[in-house]
Amino acid sequence: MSLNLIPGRYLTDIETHGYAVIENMFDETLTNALIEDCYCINPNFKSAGIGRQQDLQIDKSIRTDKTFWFDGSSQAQIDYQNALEDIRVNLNRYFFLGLFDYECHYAKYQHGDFYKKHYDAFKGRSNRVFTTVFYLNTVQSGGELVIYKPKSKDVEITIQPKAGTFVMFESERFMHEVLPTIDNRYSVAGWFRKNTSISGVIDPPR
Ligand SMILES: O=C(O)CCC(=O)C(=O)O
Ligand SMILES: [Fe+2]
Repeated sequence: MSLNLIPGRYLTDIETHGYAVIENMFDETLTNALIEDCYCINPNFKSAGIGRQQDLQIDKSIRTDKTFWFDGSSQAQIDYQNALEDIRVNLNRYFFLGLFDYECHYAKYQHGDFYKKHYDAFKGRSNRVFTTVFYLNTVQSGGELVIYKPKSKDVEITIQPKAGTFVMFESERFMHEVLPTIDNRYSVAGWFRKNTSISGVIDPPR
């Protein structure tokens, strides 16, 4: 799987701004295969939770999207994870970060769905270092991702989901939200993680 991007642009954007927005990140065939995969597993999308594992709670006042965690059950999922593995290696080479893992899920937002302002990670309480979002379809209106300036209520950037656009940002640094959706909106949300073993227990996936 070849990365269709200006060499290193996402790395320099991350270094300079803490985030990157790259259009047409991967081959169109991968984007198409991922959205086909979403249609196939449609009945298996579940209401998204907040928190992890035993702390997982479903709170529809915060988010109403539905998700499906990658389980390697399709070639599209495997190809996407391989592409993100290349990015993980590049991030480690460039930033000396020791990212050891990437976890991701499909997300489906239907008419009226939203995800209120939140951080994906809190200092010392999470091992998520970078958030990624890859958009699988283009929406005409609604469902924008709004990223706020660090420690501020001002908007840094508003992103209209477009098939093939890849967004990446520092998970602890940027509060963000998904505005109420009008058109159906499909994406892959994922996180590069570092290993933060708590009380000697290696942090489990998800
Ligand atoms: O879909 C997006 O644009 C962002 C989703 C998000 O913030 C999340 O899943 O944590
Ligand atoms: Fe998020």
